[in-house]
Amino acid sequence: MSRVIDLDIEKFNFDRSVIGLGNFDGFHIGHREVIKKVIEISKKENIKSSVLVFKQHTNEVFPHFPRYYISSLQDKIDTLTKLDIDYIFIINFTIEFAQLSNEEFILDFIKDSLNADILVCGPDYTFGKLSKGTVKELYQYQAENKIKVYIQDYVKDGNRKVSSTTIRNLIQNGQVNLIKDLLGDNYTITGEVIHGYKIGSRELGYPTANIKLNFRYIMPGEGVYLTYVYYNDNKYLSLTSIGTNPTVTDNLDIKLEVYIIDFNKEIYGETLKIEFIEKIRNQVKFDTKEELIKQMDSDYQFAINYFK
Ligand SMILES: Cc1cc2nc3c(=O)[nH]c(=O)nc-3n(C[C@H](O)[C@H](O)[C@H](O)COP(=O)(O)O)c2cc1C
Ligand SMILES: Nc1ncnc2c1ncn2[C@@H]1O[C@H](COP(=O)(O)OP(=O)(O)O)[C@@H](O)[C@H]1O
Repeated sequence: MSRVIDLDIEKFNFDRSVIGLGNFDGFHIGHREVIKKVIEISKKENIKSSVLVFKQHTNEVFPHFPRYYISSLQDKIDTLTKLDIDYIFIINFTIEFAQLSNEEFILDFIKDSLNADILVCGPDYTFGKLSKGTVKELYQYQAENKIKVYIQDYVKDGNRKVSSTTIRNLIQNGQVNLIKDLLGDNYTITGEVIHGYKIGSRELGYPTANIKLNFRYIMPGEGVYLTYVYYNDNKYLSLTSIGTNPTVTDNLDIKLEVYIIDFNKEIYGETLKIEFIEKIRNQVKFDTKEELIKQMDSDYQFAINYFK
């Protein structure tokens, strides 16, 4: 059973563990290999398995950080819990934390405070002040018998390494159907149902739950998507529209709305998970609402025939 330990609140004498290190945005199949190795070593050495997860992506302390991400802290915790990691350490990645020297981070914090002296990470892992610490320094500490380190090689897709950046680009391009092979799962986001303009139920015959994301998720590119919605432990087929809804409004804000198939319930304020399966088409500015309705009817037909 996994235990989430918030290091900003609790500290105690942890059992010895082998620890996975990285930002793990998305927990793609490369990251999963790191975690598999952590579990393998923990079993072999008969010690705990652990992963350190910063509450914020480490890029957030730098001015050029990418502002949008594939997975939230909660998503990462959920994945690690499913993988049955013993200790899920979480901590704020503060400016002070980013100032720690290489030795302070690896030897004082990871090894001494967390009691983790076997480290698993990818070849491009960096740490310490200005992210200057690299695998080379880790091997140096190993040569000095201070830690043990296992560098998990990249997982390749063709001749390119699987990376969070590739996945981010696919999401932004709407190519969500290509993501599962790299991510291990379809791209899934979470948000709360808020009020929209009520045009959906009153004028189009398609009520749509307007979603306010609960995290800075990367927004899939504009378009209409086949999706699943998870609500109250149930899974529903659904259609998700992302865009400005140019047929019905001049407001240029990007909206994310979901029409849930075979569903009829007021769910304002509820939390939904939306899993992206495939983009069906681009959003279109129709001349009339009737044309939009006709198109939505055929989107609906497409959705219900998809798995037949
Ligand atoms: C399956 C689906 C397809 C949609 N396609 C378009 C589209 O091509 N063009 C457009 O302007 N709006 C499109 N919309 C968005 C509707 O305009 C939007 O759901 C409607 O304005 C309801 O907004 P409301 O929830 O604020 O009432 C689509 C919505 C759904 C659910
Ligand atoms: N099948 C459904 N799909 C999505 N929302 C539904 C559905 N059935 C009922 N609802 C409810 O209706 C609301 C959407 O109706 P709509 O007229 O589009 O209002 P709004 O503009 O506030 O989103 C949703 O927030 C939800 O509470």
